[in-house]
Parts: sequence; C-alpha cells; structure tokens
Amino acid sequence: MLLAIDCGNTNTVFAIWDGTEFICTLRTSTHHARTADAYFTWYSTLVKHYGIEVDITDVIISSTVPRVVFNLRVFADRFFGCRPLVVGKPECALPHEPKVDEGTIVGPDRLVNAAGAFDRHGGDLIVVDFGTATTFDVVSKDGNYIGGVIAPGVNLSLEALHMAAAALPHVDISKPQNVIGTNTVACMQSGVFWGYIGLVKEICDRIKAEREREMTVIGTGGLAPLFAETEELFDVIEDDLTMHGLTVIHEYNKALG
Ligand SMILES: Nc1ncnc2c1ncn2[C@@H]1O[C@H](COP(=O)(O)OP(=O)(O)O)[C@@H](O)[C@H]1O
Ligand SMILES: CC(C)(COP(=O)(O)O)[C@@H](O)C(=O)NCCC(=O)O
Ligand SMILES: [K+]
Repeated sequence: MLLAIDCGNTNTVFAIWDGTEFICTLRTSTHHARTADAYFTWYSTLVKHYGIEVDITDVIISSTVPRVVFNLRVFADRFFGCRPLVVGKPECALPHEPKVDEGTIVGPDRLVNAAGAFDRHGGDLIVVDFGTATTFDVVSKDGNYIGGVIAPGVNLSLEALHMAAAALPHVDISKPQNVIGTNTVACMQSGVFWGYIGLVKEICDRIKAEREREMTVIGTGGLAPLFAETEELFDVIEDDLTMHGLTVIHEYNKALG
C-alpha cells in the first residue's frame, strides 16, 4: 500500500491508497518541528481507531514546507522501512516537466495537481486550489505545467484584516446573503467572498484569453464548493485531486523502475 503525504503550509494530509481507492485520510496541522516519532504516534493511533488493516510499502511526499521533509523521511524509513519519493527532488521523475523560467522552483503541490488533473482530464486545464494561498496552475494541451497565479488564500485574507486593523475581529469565511454588509463581520465576509468570486472569474477569463482557447477549470481544496454554490466558476470540483496526483507520480516512477 502507498502512503501519500501532502504537506501544505497550514495542514498535512496522509492518505492510504490500496491500489484502487483511498481507504483512509488523516489530517493534522503542519509543524516543522514535529518528529518522526510524533508522526507515527498520531498516525498509528488513528489507524487503530478506524480499525483498518494497513501494510505500507511505499511513501510519496509533496511538501510546500521544505523543513518538514527531513522528519517525514525519517518517519518513512524508521516505521515502514522505505525510502520515500519526494516530489521536486531529482530522484522523483515527473510525467511532464514544468515549462517555467530557469531557476524557478515550482511548489510541489502545483506539480502534483497538474499531474493529477492531466491524468483525469487531458490538457488545457486551469486548476484552482484553495489552500493557504490560492493557486491557479495552468496545464498545457500536452500536460506540462506552464505557469499560473498565486493569490492570497481566503483565510489568510480574512486573517490579514484582523491582524492589521485593531477594530476588525477574527472572522470565518461564509457566504453573505447581500453584498452590502450592515455589520462589521458581514462587511468583511462580503469583501472576501464576493471579492474572491470576482478574482477567480477574472483570472480564469484572462488565462483563457492569453492562451486563446477554451480550458477546463477544476476547483480543489475545502472551499471550492462554497464558491461554486453561487456562480459557475468551475467545470468540475475534485477534492482528492492532489492525492490523485501523488498516486499518478508514484505509478510513473514505479514504471520507470
Ligand atoms: N472545508 C473547509 N471549510 C473552511 N475552511 C477550510 C476548509 N478546508 C480548508 N479550510 C481552511 O483553508 C485554509 C487552507 O487549508 P488547506 O487546504 O489545508 O491549506 P494548505 O494545503 O495550504 O495547508 C486553512 O486556513 C483551512 O483552515
Ligand atoms: C504557492 C504555495 C505557497 C501554495 O502552498 P499552499 O497554499 O498549498 O500551502 C506553494 O505552492 C509554494 O510555496 N510555491 C513556490 C513558488 C511557486 O510555486 O512558484
Ligand atoms: K495546496
């Protein structure tokens, strides 16, 4: 079985792939100081709690936080006796090489999204991923990641208002009924919610215009459904896209031998 690990700037997700489906998905917050032993304590407690039979033989890691990779490598080696594949490292081949400016280190999560999305949908794609940052990953007809857009994440935007302005409270995102807020919280939610609807629409339209073609827009990350409720921003929403991409890259490397 494959243990796929997607480590974002906010959350780290472990998913166990039995070759056909994900039998278990576990989520914890990302901390660079978490040790291999601490990962295992958390992981084994939950696996036991769910009562699943697990036999991990392979581990693949995508991490937007370079400092956590060391402890995750030790975790894989110590508890599963395997050398993990780490996306973005030379030993991890990609089905399609990114076509970006020389010296650019593309976030591994974006390369993984591109691989997962191309496997499912073929080319000419825009993947919109709502994480700590909101990223737009553009995938060419041939499957190459060719660039994209990085915008401040939804929660980050709300948090920035709270941090910078003494009178603005901590607010969670939700869809406001109206655009005109009649209290502080509603005003903040309106700014971020409707601002984001506009941001996603405008960026996707401009990407399509720049590429001079129609493209399939895929929404992923926990907040994609919230934004899709109101407007048809996405052709499809797939919450397991990053995990699927990890299985695709793992398979590709296995086939290479
Ligand atoms: N379903 C959801 N509803 C509300 N907030 C969410 C949901 N999923 C994720 N978030 C929030 O979105 C932000 C990014 O989460 P996540 O996708 O885990 O980011 P990353 O991959 O960068 O770690 C976090 O602040 C998280 O709390
Ligand atoms: C843009 C990101 C911060 C998004 O990370 P996330 O929101 O998933 O934690 C990450 O992909 C990253 O650090 N990228 C490096 C720069 C680049 O992709 O061009
Ligand atoms: K992400």
